[in-house]
Amino acid sequence: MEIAKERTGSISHQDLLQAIIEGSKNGELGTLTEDEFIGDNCKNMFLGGYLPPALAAVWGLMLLASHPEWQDRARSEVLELKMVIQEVLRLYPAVTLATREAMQDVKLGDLQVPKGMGIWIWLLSLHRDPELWGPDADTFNPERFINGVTGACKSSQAYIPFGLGARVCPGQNLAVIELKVFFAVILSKFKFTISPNYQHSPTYGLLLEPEHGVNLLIQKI
Ligand code: HEM
Repeated sequence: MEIAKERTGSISHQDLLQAIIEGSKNGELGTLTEDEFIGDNCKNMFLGGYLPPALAAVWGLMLLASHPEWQDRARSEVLELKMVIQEVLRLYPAVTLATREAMQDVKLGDLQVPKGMGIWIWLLSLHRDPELWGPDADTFNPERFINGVTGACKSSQAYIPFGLGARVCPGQNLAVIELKVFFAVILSKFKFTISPNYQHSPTYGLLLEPEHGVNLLIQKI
């Protein structure tokens, strides 16, 4: 908050904090004070920016450790890391839900949704639906993304690890860069397999986490 206060009235910064400060002056604050608005948005950015990328990294290690053939291909750069990350986030979307509220009565397909109703978009069921992804929907196959999302899935709207629309994740490009660097460094230095002690037990609330952690056996290359 101190940094935000120092900046008030300043026009010299063009960054996220400045956008939040300006939003506090121009936006609809509801019941919040300007300070609460700035504080809440900074906390949101901190938590959103820390846990989901960390979980994506952990699930990615689990999948590559369980599939040495894909691990070797990713290491030898035959396989693009972008595809690995897309497939990790398809099978284990770190954030399980996108939520919306109907601002007016609306018809979605056969469903009549009344104004005020909360809508939970469950990413896991979209990302693993065999009708959209084919019979191998539950299989780790990064190469399904070789022709992008439209080549992998019947509907590009069904692949939304970062949400969609006006509230889409603002950190998605940063997250993909972070994950590419993370996997490139790990793959260049280590080989890893899944430990016999690993218990597969994905558990979810808003986030999809490995209940007992992910145990790996790591060997220096
Ligand atoms: C693998 C990493 C990440 C995943 C899977 C992820 C996923 C998501 C999802 C699904 C949403 C909800 C979008 C919607 O409702 O349409 C979201 C929102 C958000 N994310 Fe991320 N995220 C990731 C990384 C990050 C990073 C690195 C940051 C910040 C540096 C960040 C900040 C946020 C914020 C602030 C929101 C709320 C946006 C709003 O309500 O307008 N996320 N994220």
